[in-house]
Amino acid sequence: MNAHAGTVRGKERYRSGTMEYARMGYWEPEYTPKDTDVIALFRVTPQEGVDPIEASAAVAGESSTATWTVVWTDRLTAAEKYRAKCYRVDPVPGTPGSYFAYIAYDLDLFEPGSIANLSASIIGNVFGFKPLKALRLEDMRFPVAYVKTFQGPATGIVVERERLDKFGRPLLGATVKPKLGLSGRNYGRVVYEALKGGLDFTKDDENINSQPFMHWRDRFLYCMEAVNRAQAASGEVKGTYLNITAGTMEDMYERAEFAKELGSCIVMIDLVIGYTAIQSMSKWARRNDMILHLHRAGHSTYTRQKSHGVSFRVIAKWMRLAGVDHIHAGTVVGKLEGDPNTTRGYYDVCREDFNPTKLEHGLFFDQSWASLNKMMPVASGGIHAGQMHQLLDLLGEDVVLQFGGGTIGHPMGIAAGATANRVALEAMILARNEGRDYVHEGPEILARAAQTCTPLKAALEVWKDVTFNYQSTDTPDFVPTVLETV
Ligand SMILES: O=C(COP(=O)(O)O)[C@H](O)[C@H](O)COP(=O)(O)O
Ligand SMILES: [Mg+2]
Repeated sequence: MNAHAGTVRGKERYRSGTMEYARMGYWEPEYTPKDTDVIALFRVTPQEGVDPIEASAAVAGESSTATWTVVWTDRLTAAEKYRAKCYRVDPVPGTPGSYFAYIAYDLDLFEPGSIANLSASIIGNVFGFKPLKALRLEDMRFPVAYVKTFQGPATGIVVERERLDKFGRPLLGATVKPKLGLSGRNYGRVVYEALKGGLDFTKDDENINSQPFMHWRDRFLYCMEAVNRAQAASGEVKGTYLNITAGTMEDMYERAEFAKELGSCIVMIDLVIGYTAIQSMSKWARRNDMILHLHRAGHSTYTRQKSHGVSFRVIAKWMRLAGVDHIHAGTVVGKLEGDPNTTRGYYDVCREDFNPTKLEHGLFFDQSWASLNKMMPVASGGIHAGQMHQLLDLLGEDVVLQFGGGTIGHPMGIAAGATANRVALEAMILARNEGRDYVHEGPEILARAAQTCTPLKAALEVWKDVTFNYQSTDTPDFVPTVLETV
C-alpha cells in the first residue's frame, strides 16, 4: 500500500502542466511527522479506478498548498515545508474501497488561535473533490505549541464546581419543553418548578431565541426571577442556560451583557453560530466569569454518517480549543445517535489532560491538552430516571445529565419530575460510594429508593418500558482483541 512512484524533483517538478499530486510531493511515505506538526486522519473513498494513494495525496495537496496544475510561484515559497505530506495510507478494516490517510501539516500553515483558519484548510475544499466518492475527517492531533495558542474553556470543570458548590456527583439539568410557544411567564414557571424540585440547571432549547411568543428579554427576566426564587427556597446555587444565540454578534453581546446584569452564572450558544462567534463568546465568558454552554445543534448533518463528513470527536477537539465549558456529547442510552465506545472517546476528549491513542474509542492519536481547562460533557436527549445506573456507569461523574421530557413530562408535575431525578441520582451515588455493584443492582436500588419517594415511583412506572435500542451508525472501526487464556 505504501509504495508508489516518488516525488519529482528539480526542473521537471515545475514544468507547466498537470502532474499527479503524489508526484508533486504530497505523498511522502518516508516522512516522520514532527512533534510540531498538525496531523489529520481522513477516511478516503476514491471513485472507481482512482488510486487510493493519489486520492490521499490530492487531499493533502488541496488542504494545503496545491491546485490542479503545476504553478511556478511555488518556487517563491518554502514549498517543501508548506506542502502537507500524506505519509501513510491504510485500508479501513472491513470496508473495502475506503482508506485511512494520515496527513501532516507544518505548524506555519495555521494562524495561531483560530479554528476558522484551521478548518478553512482542513475541511475547506476537499470534501467536494470529484475524484473522491466520499471523505470523512476522522481525527486530528494538535501539537502542544498550537494548543497553547488557544484560550481553552473559559471556566473549566474545577472552577464550575467551585462556583456551584456541587461536588462528587453528576449535575442535573432539564431542557424546557415544549421547545417553542410558551410565554415568558409560563416558561419561568417551568424553570422555577424544575430547579426547586431538585435540579441544578435548566436550559433553553437550541431553537429558543427571540420569537413573537416570547422576546428574549422576557425570557431572561422570568428565568432569572425563577432562579433567584429557587435558590432562596432550596439554599443551593442554581442556574439556567440563557441561550444568547442571535442573528448578529452585536445582538449576542447585548444578550450576554443582560444575562450578566441579571446575575446569571451561565449563558448558552448553539454550534450553528460558527467557530469565530464561539471563540468570541468564550473570550467574553472568561472576562465576565460566566460558564459557557454549547448546544451542538446541527452537528448530525455532517458528523453522523461514517463515510462522509467530520467526526464529532474532531468537533469536540475544536471546541475544547475554542473554549466552551459545556458541550453536548451524547447519552448512549437516549433517543439520539451515540455508540457507547465512540461516545466514550468524545468524553475522553472533554475530560482528560492527555488522551492516549485508543482505537476502540475512535482516538487515533495521543493528544496532550497542555493544561487547557476541561469541558463538562452534557448528556441530553431522551433520558429518564430509570436509566440512572447506566448513565453513571457509562458517563461517569463529571457530566451534566439533562432530563427534558424526563422531568417536565412527569405525571405528578415538573417539581416531582425533578425530585425523582435527584433522588434516583443520590441513591445511585450512595450505592456506588458504598462499593455496591450499582450497575447490576441498579433497578433494585431505584426500586428501594422509590419506596420512600412517590415521585420516583411514578417516574419508574411511567417510563419503565422506554428504551431506544437501535443500531448505531457511527461505530469504531477497531475492536479490542480478546486474548483467550487456557
Ligand atoms: O432538547 C434536547 C433534549 O430534550 P429531551 O431531554 O426532552 O429529550 C436537546 O436539544 C437534545 O438532547 C440535543 O441532543 P444532543 O445532546 O445529543 O446534542
Ligand atoms: Mg433540544
